[in-house]
Amino acid sequence: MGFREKLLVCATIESETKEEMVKSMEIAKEEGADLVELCMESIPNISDVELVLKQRTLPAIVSFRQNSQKFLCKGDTKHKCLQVLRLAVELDVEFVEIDLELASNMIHEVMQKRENSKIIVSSYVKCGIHSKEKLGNLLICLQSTGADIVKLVTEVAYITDVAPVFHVLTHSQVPVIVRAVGDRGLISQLLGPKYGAFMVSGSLGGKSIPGLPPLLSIKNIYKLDNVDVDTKVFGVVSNPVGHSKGPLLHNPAFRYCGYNGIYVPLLVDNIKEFLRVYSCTDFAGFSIGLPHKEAAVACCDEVDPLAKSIGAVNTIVRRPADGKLVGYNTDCDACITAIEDALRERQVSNGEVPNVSPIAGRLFVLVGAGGAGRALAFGARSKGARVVIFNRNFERGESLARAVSGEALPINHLDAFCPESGMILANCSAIGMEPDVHLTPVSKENLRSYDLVFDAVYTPRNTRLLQEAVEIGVTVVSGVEMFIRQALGQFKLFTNGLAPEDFMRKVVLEQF
Ligand SMILES: O=C1C[C@@](O)(C(=O)O)C[C@@H](O)[C@@H]1O
Repeated sequence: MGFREKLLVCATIESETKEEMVKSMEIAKEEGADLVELCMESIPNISDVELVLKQRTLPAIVSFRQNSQKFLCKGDTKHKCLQVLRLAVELDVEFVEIDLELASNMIHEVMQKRENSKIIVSSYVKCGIHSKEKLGNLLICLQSTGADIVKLVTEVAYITDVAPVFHVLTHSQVPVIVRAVGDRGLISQLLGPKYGAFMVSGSLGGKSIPGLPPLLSIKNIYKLDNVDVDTKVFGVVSNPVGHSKGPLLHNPAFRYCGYNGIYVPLLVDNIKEFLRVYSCTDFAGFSIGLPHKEAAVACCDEVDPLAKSIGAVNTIVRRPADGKLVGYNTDCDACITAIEDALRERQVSNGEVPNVSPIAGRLFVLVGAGGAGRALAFGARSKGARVVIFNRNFERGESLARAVSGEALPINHLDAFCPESGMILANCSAIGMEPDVHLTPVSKENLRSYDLVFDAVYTPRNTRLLQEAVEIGVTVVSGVEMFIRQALGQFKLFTNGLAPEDFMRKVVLEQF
């Protein structure tokens, strides 16, 4: 059911002192919140609660949660909860939230006494398997209290546990607020508006609360007010996923093209299970990140021949005609063309005539044999390079080397490896990625035997490896260039051909 005219964006405020809470309200206002949820369980005394409520500058939900870690004694909790809720009603606060388990006996009293306050009756569901029937029954129980609004807060162990929450959201007869707690629950807020949520919650500025998107990204990146029932869902399936810049790039690109889509981070533990649960046509396409690129191959109904030979899929599209999942690999083309373009540019500036592929015949030194490494190995081989692979797990490196008629060598031989000049170095391992930015796979001096250095790591943008290569005059290709190109390839597949390249490049330069 739809209860929304304009989506309400609520800033959840969990502060320990009244001063902090008042300050947070100011920040919430600056960041564009429509209202604030003031979680009062951590404010020590009732006079402070009163002060905060009187000083509020935005409409507020007053809540008091029993599951907070901070409680010592259940008796005290209940007493204080009742005091806070009574006070909120007396002060005519816009929304007063009553926890069904903690204060069910208060609901009647509060309903009687309230003047303008809207009453939210909420329930907190601990981790476990929540079927849609179980959550549905709980919703009916919450509705039967006569609440103006009901609220379900569920702990989730896996992203697939959020699916029944969407079901409840779609089928509720009264306005419902949902929140799946924890990192894996983030999509309950980001996709809530698609399923009819009239309100979503976010966290403030620097304060991250697991499962809540920052307010600023709700407003500026996802623009959730534009999300509706027809919005197609895309996302990056990865673990970890927080580092991905995909949402920063794909969401503005959808808007630029007038395409009704949203692109969200999907923290997935088991890709097969994820695709089984989110199998409706509205989940239209995915970028596949670490560590799922190889497992993704077996999850697709069809796999493009290049991705099949690489053994890694980084893009899945649900074919609109028949709903089948089709897998592709846009990493390979992205990095090989980026390397070729950089080498050609270098040759042109050296006055040389560009040949078919400037990679042909060269020794291509690859670090890492994961999904991205495999893409590069096959790509380089197909362009006529000789591939040498260094991987921490030697057997894995060896098996990739066999597949591309190359050679695998122990990782501790990498630094001093220098059989010839004019080589290409490609780092496809996580060496140098945040937070280990001080690491590099090959020392500065030994980079001199390379004509080009490529680093798939894009956080940070300028890795130590790239910095040192530039310092000694070696041509570099950054992970950002590969990121743009693979994302462009994905965007074309997601949208059946749209490719706003200049715009996407501009976004990357501005935002990264
Ligand atoms: O390697 C990457 C990066 C990525 O995982 C991301 O973090 O956005 C998305 C993948 O599709 C791509 O192949």
